Amino acid sequence: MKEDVIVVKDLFKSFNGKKVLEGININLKKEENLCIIGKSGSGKSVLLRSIIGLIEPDSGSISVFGKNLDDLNEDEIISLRKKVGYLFQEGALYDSMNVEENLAFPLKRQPHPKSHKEIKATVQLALKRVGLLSSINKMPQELSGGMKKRIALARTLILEPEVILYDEPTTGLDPVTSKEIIELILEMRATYGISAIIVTHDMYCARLTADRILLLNNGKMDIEGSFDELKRSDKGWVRAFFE
Ligand SMILES: Nc1ncnc2c1ncn2[C@@H]1O[C@H](COP(=O)(O)OP(=O)(O)OP(=O)(O)O)[C@@H](O)[C@H]1O
Repeated sequence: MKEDVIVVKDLFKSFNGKKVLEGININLKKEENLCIIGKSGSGKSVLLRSIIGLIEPDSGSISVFGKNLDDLNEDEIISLRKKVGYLFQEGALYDSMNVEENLAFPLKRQPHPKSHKEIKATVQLALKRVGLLSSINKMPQELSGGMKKRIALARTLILEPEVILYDEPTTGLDPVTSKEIIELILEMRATYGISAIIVTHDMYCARLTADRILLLNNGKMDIEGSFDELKRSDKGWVRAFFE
């Protein structure tokens, strides 16, 4: 049995009395691709943001690589974040920086930054990994949606994460570009052994990437299975996600 990379236990979170997460449990194993699906507004982003310590839950616990987030100080959270990459839904590139500067930014912010030359080489390698070295001098406005996602993925990879949390990686992309992103997600595991939580509405993405799917519904995740198992569920509302 592979080791646990992320363990979430009985997580609760409300905003102004509105309950969003009501007792969430997750075990992400090493090299596992876990998909979370759920309706809009069901709390998927809140869950991902809680896992990287951007949102403080009301109760429950989150451990990453065996360390409980509650026990960590600010510096420890920062070094843990290096191991846990987050691919934001909107890509979140800095508009005023070109691609190279966007990718160099997280490297320069590290406590012991690499030399200018090393940073340049690392940026080039990350861009090669996502097939976009030729875009190194482009500004974000010059990139298509799919290219932005790939550049954002390169920026996530640059810190050599062991886990990547993908928030809607294929939303808003055409089928061909979606397929490219899906292939990159699969390659991240095959080549670098990266584990992943993939939040998605895209059942094509879930079918191709997920080892296991968790369904977030009414703040809980009681439904779990492979794509085929959930597609054949005896519960009509579960099957509805797959139709
Ligand atoms: N910082 C916040 N303050 C107040 N309410 C919030 C905050 N963040 C999220 N919420 C609320 O929590 C609920 C869940 O939001 P979340 O963004 O996690 O949904 P989601 O499942 O990711 O949706 P989508 O699929 O549309 O991205 C929403 O009702 C949202 O308004």
